Amino acid sequence: MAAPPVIIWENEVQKLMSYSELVPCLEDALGKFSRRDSADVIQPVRTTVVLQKQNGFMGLMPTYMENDGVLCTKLVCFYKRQDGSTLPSTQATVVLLDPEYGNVKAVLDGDVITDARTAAVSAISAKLLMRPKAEVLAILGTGRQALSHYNIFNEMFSFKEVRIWSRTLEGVERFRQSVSGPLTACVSVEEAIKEADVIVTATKCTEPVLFGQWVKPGAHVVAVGACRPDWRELDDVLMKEAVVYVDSREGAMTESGDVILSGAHVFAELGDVINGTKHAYREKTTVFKSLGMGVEDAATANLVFKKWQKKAGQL
Ligand SMILES: NC(=O)C1=CN([C@@H]2O[C@H](COP(=O)(O)OP(=O)(O)OC[C@H]3O[C@@H](n4cnc5c(N)ncnc54)[C@H](O)[C@@H]3O)[C@@H](O)[C@H]2O)C=CC1
Ligand SMILES: O=C(O)C1=NCCCC1
Repeated sequence: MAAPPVIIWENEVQKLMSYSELVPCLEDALGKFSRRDSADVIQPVRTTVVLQKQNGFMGLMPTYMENDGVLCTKLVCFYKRQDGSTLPSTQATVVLLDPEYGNVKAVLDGDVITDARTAAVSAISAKLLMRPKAEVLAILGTGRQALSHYNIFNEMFSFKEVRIWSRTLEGVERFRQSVSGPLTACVSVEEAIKEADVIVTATKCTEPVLFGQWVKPGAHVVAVGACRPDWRELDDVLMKEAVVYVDSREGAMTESGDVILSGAHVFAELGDVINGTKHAYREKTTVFKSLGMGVEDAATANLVFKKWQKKAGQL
């Protein structure tokens, strides 16, 4: 009889997580994913169930990394909330299993993992695709993803200016109070992204918020929101003029409204660039369309669980 699963919740996951360990761990996972070797990674495209009544979705994200002995699935619900709603817009739980026995070893809070791994993968895209002398970072949105992106981008890079834009003044104020570093609040998207070298879109919008005509040539855009086939954050001009990178080709062709509806060509996966099989066009305008992958959650949860085991004297 297998031991019952351990539960590792929000505060503990936060304590065990460090970006300096997470970034190389995710670079390794992205590279393995793009090699498409089933002994490295099996990760089907996310299965999504529509929650009609609640105006949301439940995503199931299973992954098996045979060579690493990691079997995992994330369950994530995400919603289109009304303005002013106090309910969470995303809720996730990560389950780690023993591939031999099939029992659940650990259940981890998935919100911290989702925030951290999404921002870390975005930072990897910037490391690979932004101009070497990038000075201005603009973040659109002031929610959870905006915050984790602010934190890791400031930890990994030295931007001279970080700008933030939100639809509401309250959003900007709340954001300002939750960070300690530099911040310029902007009243419009156009003002925020003018001459910006790196732009992160982390909004819940379903129509384009970022327009190619405003984007500085050579900028790197990290598009984190719009994870449904009929949702957009970026307009057709930007999608068609930029060199487009994604986390998963299959995922992008199934879930990304920005890719599907614009008809833009997907040049490469981030893992292809890591593996050296596709070029990083730093000098051109680039878009990294992030949708989130199970392998990112599996690698992150495994990292956290190993640290938990070490701390508990089990390793
Ligand atoms: N690519 C990935 O791996 C992941 C993507 N996401 C997606 O990232 C996006 C942001 O997620 P969170 O920060 O967790 O959400 P959140 O609810 O914490 O923040 C959402 C932000 O979007 C803004 N917003 C809402 N509607 C808008 C509109 N019509 N125009 C402009 N701004 C608007 C809100 O004011 C807020 O600042 C969501 O679309 C979410 O589904 C979330 C997790 C992982
Ligand atoms: O990868 C994830 O986790 C998510 N992706 C898109 C929407 C919410 C969660």
